[in-house]
Amino acid sequence: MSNTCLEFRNLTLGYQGHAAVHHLSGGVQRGSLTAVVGANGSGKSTLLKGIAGILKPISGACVPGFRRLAYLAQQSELDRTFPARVIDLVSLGYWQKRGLLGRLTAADKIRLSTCLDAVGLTGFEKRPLDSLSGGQMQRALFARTMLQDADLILLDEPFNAVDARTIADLIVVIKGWVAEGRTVLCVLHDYVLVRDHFPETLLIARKPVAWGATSDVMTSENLRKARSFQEAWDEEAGWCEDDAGREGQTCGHDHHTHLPRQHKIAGHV
Ligand SMILES: Nc1ncnc2c1ncn2[C@@H]1O[C@H](COP(=O)(O)OP(=O)(O)OP(=O)(O)O)[C@@H](O)[C@H]1O
Repeated sequence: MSNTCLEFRNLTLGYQGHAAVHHLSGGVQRGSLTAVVGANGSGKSTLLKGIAGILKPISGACVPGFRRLAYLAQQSELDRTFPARVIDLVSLGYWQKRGLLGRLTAADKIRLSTCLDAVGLTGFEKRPLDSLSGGQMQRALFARTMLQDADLILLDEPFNAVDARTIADLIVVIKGWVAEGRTVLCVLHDYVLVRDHFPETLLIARKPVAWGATSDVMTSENLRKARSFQEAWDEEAGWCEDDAGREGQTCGHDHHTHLPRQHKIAGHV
């Protein structure tokens, strides 16, 4: 079995033909823990949606080397008014295994209780979702993710509006996943958390700026470069200077950018 869980081959993703992440190449190692960082609008969520298959590539490819994927979207994308209880939400983690109306086995119920316990939600089974705090909701979503038994887990800003204690508890859960050999990609804005807990980092500003060991990526020089790429972004531009400079022609999709020449990402496939 290859050691690569996911490979990007000159991947460009976007909306209505307009690139939001472009020219990403590289591999994500199986069992790695990677933070995806960048400014607002730099393409982090777009990348996760591309990996999850919600967005099809404009060009290039995202080659899966995983068996099962779990994707935890930003909380802002979730509808909590739906009349459901914690146990209903968490049980959805069995959906791929049991189907929507499939009965849970005794073993499934024990595993479900174990997962609720692991996120500190024992006793919350019958609570309606709209009565949960932001942190409790995120704990329930982590329990659902645990039940999905995915080998690739995508987390989009899982610590937004979550207090320090909940963050600490959920970091333990994430590290447990990695210790089990699962691969985790996590979008984050808190650079202290990234430096303290995430061995690998992908820094993007609509295109990759740096990718590798967190200590090598989160340098002031790379962060400055990411800021300047993001500030130089021109929504009105209709083509990609990188490609014109490199090959004397554009690459066939609208990048909506005027950016400095593309930074080479070393050390990745
Ligand atoms: N559904 C959509 N249709 C059109 N454009 C979109 C859509 N979703 C995102 N975009 C645009 O794509 C670009 C990247 O957005 P994305 O949400 O990936 O950024 P982000 O890095 O996750 O930002 P944030 O940190 O604010 O969550 C932005 O310019 C955004 O406006």
